[in-house]
Amino acid sequence: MERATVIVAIDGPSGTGKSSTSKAVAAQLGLSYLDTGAQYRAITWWMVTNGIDIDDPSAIAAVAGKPEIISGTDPSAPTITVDGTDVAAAIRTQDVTSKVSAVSAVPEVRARITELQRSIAADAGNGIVVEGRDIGTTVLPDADLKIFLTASPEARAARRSGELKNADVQATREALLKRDAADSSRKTSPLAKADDAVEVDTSDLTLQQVIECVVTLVEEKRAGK
Ligand SMILES: Nc1ncnc2c1ncn2[C@@H]1O[C@H](COP(=O)(O)OP(=O)(O)OP(=O)(O)O)[C@@H](O)[C@H]1O
Ligand SMILES: Nc1ccn([C@@H]2O[C@H](COP(=O)(O)O)[C@@H](O)[C@H]2O)c(=O)n1
Repeated sequence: MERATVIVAIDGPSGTGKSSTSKAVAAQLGLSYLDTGAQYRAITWWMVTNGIDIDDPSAIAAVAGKPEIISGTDPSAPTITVDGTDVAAAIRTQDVTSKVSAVSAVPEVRARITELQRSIAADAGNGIVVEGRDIGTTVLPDADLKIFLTASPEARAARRSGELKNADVQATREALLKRDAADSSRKTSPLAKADDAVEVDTSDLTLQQVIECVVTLVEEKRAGK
């Protein structure tokens, strides 16, 4: 018998295709979609905007509960606000990208955001695709399906450089690897593959092929295979 709801966790390093794949899979299957990286970017944006010292974990911890972060989970139009301000564009700046790993490593930040993520997943009627770094390991360890996307640093840098006009591929590659190293080495809930996750190397796959692969895995799960 087909399951009514399905919870899908998609994790992996930067630039492996988590957001593009998750959005498309959720849209195709009528599921909600949650970009957890956007939530960590949003709290980082708030810290920067409010003059909090990013190099001081105790200063970050002291105010981690202050900003109200709201994520819209429609995969065709995901939204993110902080205290009522639309920050969808502001959280994608180089400044936020270079600071987000330091903020997301603070345990009080992770506790706050993890609680928010769990409550969004619990409220998603038809089911949800949640993408990030620690969804399968920590946020939703009982997810019905866990996927871990990977890709070579070269493929990821080429993809990102294509997005950012005039970006130097080598510099983009170094920045991706630096962020992955910080995210993988933090003490609390690091970037990691869950033991029961299906690993998909996307280096030589088109985005469409990755989407089809994940849709098939979800449908098999739903059918109880
Ligand atoms: N299989 C693929 N082949 C080619 N390009 C891809 C593929 N998957 C994703 N892309 C492109 O690579 C870029 C990065 O993808 P995306 O933002 O989905 O990755 P991500 O894992 O969510 O990254 P981050 O964790 O840094 O947010 C986008 O421009 C996307 O269109
Ligand atoms: N579950 C997660 C998701 C993200 N992070 C942190 O946010 C950064 C930005 O993520 P993007 O997916 O938008 O690139 C990421 O580098 C991590 O520091 C996280 O810790 N846990």
